[in-house]
Amino acid sequence: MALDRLIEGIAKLQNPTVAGLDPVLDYVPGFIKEKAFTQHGETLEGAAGAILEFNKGLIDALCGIVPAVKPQCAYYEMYGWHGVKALYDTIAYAKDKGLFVITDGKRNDIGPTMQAYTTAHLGTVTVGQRTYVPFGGDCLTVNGYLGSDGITPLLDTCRAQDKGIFVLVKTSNPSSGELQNQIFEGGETLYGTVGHLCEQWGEGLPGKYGYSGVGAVVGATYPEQLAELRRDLTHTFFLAPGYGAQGGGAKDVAPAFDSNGLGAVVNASRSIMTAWKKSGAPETDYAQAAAQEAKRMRDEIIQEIGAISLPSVNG
Ligand SMILES: O=C(O)c1cc(=O)[nH]c(=O)n1[C@@H]1O[C@H](COP(=O)(O)O)[C@@H](O)[C@H]1O
Repeated sequence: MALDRLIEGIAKLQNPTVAGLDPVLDYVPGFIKEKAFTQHGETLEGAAGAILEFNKGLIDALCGIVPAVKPQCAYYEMYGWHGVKALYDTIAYAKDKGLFVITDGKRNDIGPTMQAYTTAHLGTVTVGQRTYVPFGGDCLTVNGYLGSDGITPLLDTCRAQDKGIFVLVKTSNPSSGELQNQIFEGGETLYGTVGHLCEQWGEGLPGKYGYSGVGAVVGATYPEQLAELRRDLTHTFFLAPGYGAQGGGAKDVAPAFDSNGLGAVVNASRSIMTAWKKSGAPETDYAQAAAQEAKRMRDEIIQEIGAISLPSVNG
């Protein structure tokens, strides 16, 4: 099961974090942009070439430190089809380096349309006699707020292709409570209800370490909800974005973890990608600066939660 592979990577590297790959040209060092613009002009192709080169440098520097990367589709789509190709190439490069890839698409639709998103990001597509892997990520972020019709089409593909999903439950943004904290008659919150649905959806995708292939997104900016949901959702692994640039810290995310130091993977994007700007490092050292920041984040979280161990597995 896909999340077992993520969990094993986390335990091997003793690092429960994922580096977000959300590149905009402003984060890319000048020497990379100059090279890409010389080759392709100041065009969408030039921009996509620059972000791909930037990502490859980051991946090379991060691959022994973090177990996973999370490219957010929007940052690639904004550079048109060249950008979408850069997303494909980024996923392929990261997988080649042994990284687990969470494609952050926050996709949602119903029935056959959701099936099409699933095929695109987690499945295979057949054209004539040949079968292709359109994007090839290991997991996809999805929005469950259309209900089960938007999620069940994913589950067969996850089972067949060894993939997983992270469902938005309690998002990291300041206004997430406007809807997600609403309380139903009977006292349950909307985010709690979606969390319990994750437990149900995950029943058909059990993992060997106790966590299913249906994870939940719970923001690093909401420690109380992380604690509450960790208590309630014993089989649901969390993706916790919002560390760093959005203000979440190691103490905030600590409640997301179980007694083995498992249960969550914490995402940071801008704080890693732009570390070279903040540290004042020469731009040619951007990847080393990102690696330094990733190590700092790892050490800060490990100090809070202790060493990570895999529970023993029968059979
Ligand atoms: O699904 C996500 O990854 C996500 C959910 C959420 O609640 N909050 C959130 O910030 N994210 C994503 O996590 C990343 C956070 O980036 P930074 O704020 O730069 O670390 C972005 O890719 C967001 O789209």
